Amino acid sequence: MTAQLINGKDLSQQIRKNIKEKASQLTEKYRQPCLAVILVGEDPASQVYVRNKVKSCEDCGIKSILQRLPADSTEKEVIDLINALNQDKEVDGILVQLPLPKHISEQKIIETIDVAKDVDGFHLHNVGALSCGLPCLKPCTPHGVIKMLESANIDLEGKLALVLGRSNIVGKPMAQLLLEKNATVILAHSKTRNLQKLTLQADVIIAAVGRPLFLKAEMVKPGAVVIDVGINRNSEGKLCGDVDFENVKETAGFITPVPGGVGPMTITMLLENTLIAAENSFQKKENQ
Ligand SMILES: NC(=O)C1=CN([C@@H]2O[C@H](COP(=O)(O)OP(=O)(O)OC[C@H]3O[C@@H](n4cnc5c(N)ncnc54)[C@H](OP(=O)(O)O)[C@@H]3O)[C@@H](O)[C@H]2O)C=CC1
Ligand SMILES: Nc1nc(=O)c2c([nH]1)NC[C@@H]1CN(c3ccc(C(=O)N[C@@H](CCC(=O)O)C(=O)O)cc3)C=[N+]21
Repeated sequence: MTAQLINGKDLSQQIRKNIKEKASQLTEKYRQPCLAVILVGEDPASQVYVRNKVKSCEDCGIKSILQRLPADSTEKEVIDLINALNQDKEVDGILVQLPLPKHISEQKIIETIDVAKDVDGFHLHNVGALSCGLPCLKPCTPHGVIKMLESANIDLEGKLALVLGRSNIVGKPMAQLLLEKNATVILAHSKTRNLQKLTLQADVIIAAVGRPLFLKAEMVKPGAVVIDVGINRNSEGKLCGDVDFENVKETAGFITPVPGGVGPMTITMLLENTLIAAENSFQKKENQ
């Protein structure tokens, strides 16, 4: 193996120490910061993620409220619950676990969340603020990736960064954050032609496609930084990313594992956003 491993689990643990400290200070001075998580339906993967989020809150001294709704809930029932949480002065962050059942509009649900409590950073207002370089709650996964690059002292200025995948929750905001760091960004997707020609030029590749073994060693420039956002199950049911880790690690300069890479950092950034939302609300109250 030539690549240096960027360990998201270790970095998360370091950052969570500070989060725990901060949460305890806020609890002493004001009240315990609180995250509300809404889970609609019984999707097994979503249940695992949500349990993980609730447990991470507990470990860091952040209060969590888990609201479960049946899969056949109406859109209005979800909206009514969000409105109640928006009004609740003891709730700082609201996360609606995605995907939602098909009969519920994800966009409509996200726009119902109070911008100040949108700890996923998915609300149109936060998306717009991010693209204008204004202060906002940053989307957790791309923000976690930036923290991982910083932890490995990777300077992005002037580098060619290629993002594979253009979803609203990962690819697009990832491109935005890389641009903010003065990287030159290529945002590739399923209609991109000659993908290998592009990936071979990239100094940094962020894979967020949702396909096991998608990024192969022959697509990676020797020494490049490879960040694997993918969370998939392979044919044996084992958790894996989008990168052919075993072969790419021989070519890349840096690489992130799955599990133990971007996943834990996503949750850490969610905890951080909950503290930011709580602090903003305490500050607002003091200024009234
Ligand atoms: N680690 C973490 O914390 C998180 C991990 N994930 C994981 O990241 C992965 C991506 O998630 P998400 O962004 O939500 O996924 P989406 O399915 O929303 O988007 C996938 C993107 O990949 C592109 N794509 C698909 N096939 C190809 C191809 N053959 N060549 C090039 N591009 C392709 C699609 O292109 P097009 O737009 O043209 O269809 C699309 O833009 C998943 O594995 C998901 O589980 C997601 C969130 C958080
Ligand atoms: N509103 C919303 N916000 C999200 O942030 C969101 C979402 N919906 N829906 C689903 C995706 C996916 N996602 C993950 C977060 C952490 C891990 C994670 O911690 N993974 C561990 C392994 C966990 C396991 O063992 O399954 C790891 O990679 O090491 C994975 C996936 C957040 N998402």
